[in-house]
Amino acid sequence: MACVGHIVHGMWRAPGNNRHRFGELSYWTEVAQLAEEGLFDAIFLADVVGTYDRFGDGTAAALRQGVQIPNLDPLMLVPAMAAVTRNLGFGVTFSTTYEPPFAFARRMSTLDLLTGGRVGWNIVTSYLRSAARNFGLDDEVPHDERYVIADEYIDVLYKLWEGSWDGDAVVADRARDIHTDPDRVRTIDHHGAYFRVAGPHLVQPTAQRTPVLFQATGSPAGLEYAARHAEVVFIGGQTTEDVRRNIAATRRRAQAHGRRPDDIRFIVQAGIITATTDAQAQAKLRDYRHFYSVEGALIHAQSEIDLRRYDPNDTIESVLAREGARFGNMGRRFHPGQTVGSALEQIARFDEGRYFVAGTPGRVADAIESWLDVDGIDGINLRQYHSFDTARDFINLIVPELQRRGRYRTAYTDGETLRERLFGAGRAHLPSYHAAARYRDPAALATPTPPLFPDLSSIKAS
Ligand SMILES: Cc1cc2nc3c(=O)[nH]c(=O)nc-3n(C[C@H](O)[C@H](O)[C@H](O)COP(=O)(O)O)c2cc1C
Repeated sequence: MACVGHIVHGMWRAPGNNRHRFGELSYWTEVAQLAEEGLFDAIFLADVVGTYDRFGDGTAAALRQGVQIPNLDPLMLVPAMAAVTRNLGFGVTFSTTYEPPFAFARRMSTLDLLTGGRVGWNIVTSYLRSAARNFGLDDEVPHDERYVIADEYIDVLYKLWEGSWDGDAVVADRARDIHTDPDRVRTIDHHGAYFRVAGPHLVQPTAQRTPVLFQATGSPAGLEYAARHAEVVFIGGQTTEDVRRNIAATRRRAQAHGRRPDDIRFIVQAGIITATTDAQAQAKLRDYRHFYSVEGALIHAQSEIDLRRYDPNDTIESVLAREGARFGNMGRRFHPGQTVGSALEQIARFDEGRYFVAGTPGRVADAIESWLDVDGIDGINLRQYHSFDTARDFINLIVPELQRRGRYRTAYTDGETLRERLFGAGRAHLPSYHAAARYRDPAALATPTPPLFPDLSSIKAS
C-alpha cells in the first residue's frame, strides 16, 4: 500500500526500511524490479479512501502512527512500475461503492492496454464510515447493499469491457481513411437501479479486456459475489479445516454459477521471516516486534477501546460490556473469554495465525508446501514487514529452495497476460461461461443480466 504502514504498523521506523520513500517514484520502480527479479506473479496494492478514526483521538492518532495515511492512489503507480518491468502483474484495489463505474472502466482499460494485459483489480466495497463522508454520504451504505451495488457496478464494467467494442474494431486503414469501424463499436445504454451509462467505452479492447478479478471476503454476500465473479480469492480461516471448508464452499457456489471448480485461485496473506539459521530468523523476528506498534494495530482494527488501559486479567468481553464499546474488526480474532493480557500479547506477536512462519528456508518451504498441499491454497500474498528486506529475503532464500522442490517457476513466459499466468496459455480472456462473457453477444446488451441478489433478503439465504 502506498503509505508507511499498511498492516504491520510502526515498522517504518526500523533501520534500513524504505517505506518512508513511498512518495518517490524510485521506491516503486525498485519494488517492481525486485518482484520481477523474484519471478513473482504480481504486486498487490491495497487501498482505502478514508481514515481510521475510531480509536483514541480519531484521525489524529492515525496520522501520528502513519496508519494508512498519508496514502497515495495506487492506480497511478502502475505505469511507473510497468515501464521498468516486462512480466510482473499488478493487482490494484478499487472500491465499487463511491465512484461510478464509467471512469474506472476507462482507467483500468488504459492500464491493461499500456501494460499488455498485466493488471488485476481487487474488488472492494469499502468499510470506513469516514470514506462515506468523503463522497457525500452521512454514513456507510449498509454492508449487504454494498454488494448489490457492486453487482450492478461490475455488470456495467462487463458491458463496457466485453461488449462495447468488437476485437477487430480498430482497423487503422490509412488508405481508406478509417481508424475505427463504427459498425463494430456500440453503446451499452445501461439503465439500472444505481447507474445509468450510455457508452460506448472510450478504450479499444485490451489484452485481457476484463482485468483479472481479485476479491477478499468473509461474508455470505461477499462469498456469493466471489462465486459469480472473482478469479483470485483471498480466503480466510483460522485453521486448515476452516480454509478447506471455505474453499470448497466457494467452489461449489461458483459451479452453481456455471463456472468450473478450478476457475478460482485461492490465496492467503502469509507472514514469512527467514534467515540462513533459525536463530538468525528468530533474532530478526524479535527485532521486527521491537518496532511493531500495538497502537497502530488497534487504530487499524477500529477498536473503540485502548486495551492497554485495562487489567490484563480482565476478559475482553467484560471490558466491552462495561464500556459499551466495540472492538472493531479485530474482535473476531479473539476467542470468547480471552483476557486482555493474552489479546495484547497476541497482537504484539503480529497476531500470527496459521499462515506465519519464521525460520530457515527449509522450514519456510515446508510450511508453504503444507499450506498448498494440506490446506489446498494456490498461492500466497507475502506480507511486507520491511521494505525491501522482506522481498529480498524471500527472493534470495525461499525462491531457490522452492525451485529446488519444483514448486516455483524458474522463468516467466514472456508476453503472457496476468490471466494466462494464473490460468494457463490461451486464457487471456475470461472463459465463455463467465458472467462477463454474455456481453460478447451484442444482443445481450439489450437484456439485463438477472441481479445476483434479487432483493436484500436473498443474501442471507445464499
Ligand atoms: C488480504 C486482504 C486484503 C484486503 N484489502 C483491502 C483493501 O485494500 N481495501 C479495502 O477496502 N478492503 C480490503 N480488504 C477487506 C475486504 O475487501 C473485505 O471487506 C473483508 O474481507 C470483509 O469481507 P466482507 O466485506 O465480505 O464482509 C482486504 C481483505 C483481505 C483479507
